[in-house]
Order: sequence, then C-alpha cells, then structure tokens
Amino acid sequence: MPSKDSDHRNGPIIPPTRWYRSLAAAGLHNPAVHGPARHWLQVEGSFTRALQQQCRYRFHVEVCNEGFAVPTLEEARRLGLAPRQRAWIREVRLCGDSQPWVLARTVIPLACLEGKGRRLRNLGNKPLGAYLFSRPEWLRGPLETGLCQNTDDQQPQLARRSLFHRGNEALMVGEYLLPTLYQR
Ligand SMILES: C=C(O[C@@H]1C=C(C(=O)O)C=C[C@H]1O)C(=O)O
Repeated sequence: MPSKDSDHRNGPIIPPTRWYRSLAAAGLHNPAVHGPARHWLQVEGSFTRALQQQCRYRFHVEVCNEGFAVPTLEEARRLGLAPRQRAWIREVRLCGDSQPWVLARTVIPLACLEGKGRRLRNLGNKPLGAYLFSRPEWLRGPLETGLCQNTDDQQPQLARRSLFHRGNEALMVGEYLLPTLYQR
C-alpha cells in the first residue's frame, strides 16, 4: 500500500534515461559528463555523505513517492525480476541548504524486504545511504552513468546508478543530478 507520501503533488519527475557501463562510454554520446558534473558522477562511498559535506547549513531528504509499484521493464531486467513483479519504490529529493540537488529513485525487490530488510520500508526522511553504508552485508556494485532523455535545463541531464547486493539479492539506487548541484 502506498504511504501517505505518495499523495505528494510535486513528486520528482524522473526522466527516461539511457544507461552506460562507464563514464567514458556515456561521454562518447554526451561530453557533458566530463564537465563540472563529473566529480559527482564518480563519487565513491555514500553519496549522502558527499552531499552533506557540501552543505553550509543543512542536508535533508524529502520523500516524494514511496510504496509498492511495478518497476520499468528496463529496471526489472537489470534486477533480474519477472516483468510486472512489484517492488518497493522510493523516490526522494536530496536537498542541500534547502535547494533540491539530486532526485533519487530506489527499486527494492520484495526479497530484500524480508528479515532485517523490513526497515527499508520505514526509512522516512532518513537517508537510505546511512542505512546501507552502516551495514557490512550490503555491498555496492559498479557505478553506471546515465544520460537523461528529453529534459529541459531545470531537470536532470546526467545520472548515476548502482546495485547494492546482499548475498543473492540486490536493490538499485539511481541518482539524477540537478544542475543546481554542479552549476553553483
Ligand atoms: C545510496 C545512498 O543513499 C542516498 C539516499 C537516498 C534515499 O534516502 O532515498 C537515495 C539515494 C542516495 O543518494 C547514498 O548515500 O549513497
């Protein structure tokens, strides 16, 4: 059942995105990945942490949509899920000093919600990164680079995503950089 946050009218518009295995591969299609956003596309470790370090005053997470929903076909394929299999989907804005800097979309398959993973449904405004990076059983896979399609200059143009693995299970975190983050 969707949480009350899914009533939010101003949820992030996550643009359709083409994903590449590396920054260099994406750069062949859009050299903007080598510009000021490059640093953010390559941050290792917790992205939340890196954003917090850039804030003068305050970092916060705004939950826009959260609940059970059907992932896109591309997401289902990437996670090895059957098409139309529902998952817990969380969409948030990551804000620095009260400005939205990043939109994030996380797809959490049902298997990840079992056992201790139940907590993943109750994060609220606590950043997911704080959860994942404080638990050694979750390991991050390689970062992909995304080129967002059909966006205007207020919307994300560039993105990154990775799978986090716990044994045979995996969830997927996509982070879509808003120009306000890297054009400051
Ligand atoms: C995965 C991380 O978590 C961050 C927090 C998110 C959330 O709270 O939904 C989403 C994407 C991330 O950037 C991270 O910090 O690296």
